[in-house]
Amino acid sequence: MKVSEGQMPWPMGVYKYLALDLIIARPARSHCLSSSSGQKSMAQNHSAPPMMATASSAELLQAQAELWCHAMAYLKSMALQSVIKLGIPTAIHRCGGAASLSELRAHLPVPASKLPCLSRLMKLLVTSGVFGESEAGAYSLTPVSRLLVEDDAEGSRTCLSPFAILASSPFHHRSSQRLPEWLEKEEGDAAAETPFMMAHGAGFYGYVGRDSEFGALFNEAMAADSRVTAQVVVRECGEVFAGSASLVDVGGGDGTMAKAIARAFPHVRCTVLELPQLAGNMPADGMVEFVAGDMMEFIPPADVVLLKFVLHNWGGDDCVRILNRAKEAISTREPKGKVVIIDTVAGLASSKQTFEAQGLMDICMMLLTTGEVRDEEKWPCKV
Ligand SMILES: C[S@@+](CC[C@H](N)C(=O)[O-])C[C@H]1O[C@@H](n2cnc3c(N)ncnc32)[C@H](O)[C@@H]1O
Ligand SMILES: O=c1cc(-c2ccc(O)cc2)oc2c(O)c(O)ccc12
Repeated sequence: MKVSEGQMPWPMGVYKYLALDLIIARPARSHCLSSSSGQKSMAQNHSAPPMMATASSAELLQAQAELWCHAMAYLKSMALQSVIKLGIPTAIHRCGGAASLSELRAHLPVPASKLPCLSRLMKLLVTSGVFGESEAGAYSLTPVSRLLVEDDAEGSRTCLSPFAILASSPFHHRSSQRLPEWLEKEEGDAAAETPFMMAHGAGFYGYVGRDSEFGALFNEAMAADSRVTAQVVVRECGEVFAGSASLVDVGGGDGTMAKAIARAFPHVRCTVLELPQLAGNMPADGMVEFVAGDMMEFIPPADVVLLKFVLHNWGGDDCVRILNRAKEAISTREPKGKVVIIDTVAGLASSKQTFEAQGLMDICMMLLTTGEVRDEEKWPCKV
């Protein structure tokens, strides 16, 4: 195996295999690693840590490539944010489901000079499975990017773009930048309860109420998720609401889920319990009633108490408190009263991606709130 020294300005792995030559280039103090070079290879370097001592060159290069992927993973998220903001998934949809960049151009606010750069972003997102690409260079939607299409059919929308924009927003990035410093702090420092609080000087829902730009972003993201989840709930969970006359959606946001339930099951009278900052600004539409209050203190009585994406915001003691209020709310409705929880159960994953998604959501909760994504063991079911 012939090995060239210092030819490439990039770290190992970029030009991993070039014809039959393995070219290993280092930016500084280039080492020529070759069985014939006579130099000491890393595998022979006895001062190196054990992993380095045993890893073959191919394993090192593979590990290096993987490290690049992890360290630069946020760029995938930013590429995703860019194409959503440019409206590319919707443009592909409007072009009939597949289109080249030049065909898409008429629909995009991108000057011709930037098309080559956009094509590089698209290439990354094709590699990541967000878009498909034909041999002729036409981009198509995949199941992932279909979730990013803004279509206009009210009620059947499955657009999760606001959720992706929220997760990649500067509000979240600034919080994640505080994570290492936050981990060094002892518990009990009220000003540093969460990385979000360290970055923004307020708790998550305090900030949602204080910053109207962030509040709108957050509420729209939650509503987008609820539109998708509501379709599944309406399709799959009809029997849950069959014998019920009333429901209270606790922390029900802008009422998207409650309205979907009221529409699909008109015999259920739906109420949304929300913080005054949100409930106080919701126009009465006759579909659902908004009640301003604190779920830690009181939940209005109903046959069904719904908690969607609420308990993962809270630590165990707070969850037990909320669940006790929920139990009181259904106590006069026995035996038909029920508490319905829609949330993530870690570990119940049908794929590696689902498992990883659960882990990412758990870290998201650590950044923003005192909550977590719980496994079956941890769910605070006994109240
Ligand atoms: C993660 S969001 C979930 C929203 C909605 N359930 C959904 O899944 O789209 C949590 C909601 O709980 C509300 N909330 C937070 N603290 C609350 C409290 N003490 N009492 C009532 N609602 C609260 C927030 O305003 C927010 O809308
Ligand atoms: O602020 C958030 C963000 C998310 C979120 C957005 C996008 C993703 O791909 C994953 C997670 O979820 C949240 C959430 O569930 C919550 O209860 C509060 C805040 C957020």
